[in-house]
Amino acid sequence: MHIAVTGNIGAGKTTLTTMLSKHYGWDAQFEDVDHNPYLEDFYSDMSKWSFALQVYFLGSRFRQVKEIRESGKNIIQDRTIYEDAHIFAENLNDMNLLSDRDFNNYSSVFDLMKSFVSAPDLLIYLKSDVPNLVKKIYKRGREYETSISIEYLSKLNQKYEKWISNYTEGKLLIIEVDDLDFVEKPEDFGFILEKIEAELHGLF
Ligand SMILES: Nc1ncnc2c1ncn2[C@@H]1O[C@H](COP(=O)(O)OP(=O)(O)O)[C@@H](O)[C@H]1O
Ligand SMILES: Nc1ncnc2c1ncn2[C@H]1C[C@H](O)[C@@H](COP(=O)(O)O)O1
Repeated sequence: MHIAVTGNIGAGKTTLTTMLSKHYGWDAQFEDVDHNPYLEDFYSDMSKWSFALQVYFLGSRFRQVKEIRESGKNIIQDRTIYEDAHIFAENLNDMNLLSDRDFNNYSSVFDLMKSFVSAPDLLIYLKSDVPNLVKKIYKRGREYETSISIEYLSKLNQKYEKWISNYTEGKLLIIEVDDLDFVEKPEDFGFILEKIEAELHGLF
């Protein structure tokens, strides 16, 4: 079984993925952030590094999808390959930080890869508004993310809303996380577990 957690930067994906993996004993796959060779440079000059970063994330995410397919295990994944293309790359192109030529080149590789990718059995979307995303990014304290603008986060949120409202590839669970503190409040984590179990009924 393949579960994926989706949502904007700071929504709580890594935190929830870790908690669910521990709770259910699922293997977890995390994003390549700490050893990512481009991320820090990207935030200091988005236009210069956007193409290299997108190619890197695409390759890294495709490797994960291949592993999920071949492992036969229950795996929970922190962010999907769809977000790289439909949220981040598209948004960078909209903001003229990724040229049309590079975006078209990227998209043709993504379209090819997509034919080898199966949608997760369950996609959990963590919906959060921009002020709460900012608070959580600040709380996490990655130095290079201090340059992330409100405009960038708002545009990503708009892309997420559009993508999620058209998502038909598999089961989808939307969780509004702004009034939940699943880190400190066991009852909030319990609320999320109930929702997941209702969706997974029959798949467990
Ligand atoms: N529901 C929540 N309540 C309180 N703090 C949270 C919640 N979700 C995430 N956090 C905190 O916000 C920060 C960012 O969360 P993280 O899981 O890294 O987000 P993401 O992986 O979506 O970027 C972390 O410091 C985390 O502890
Ligand atoms: N495809 C991507 N393009 C640009 N930036 C990306 C992409 N995927 C992830 N990121 C960034 C956003 C954050 O700074 C880090 C980690 O993501 P997070 O949502 O905090 O888990 O990578």
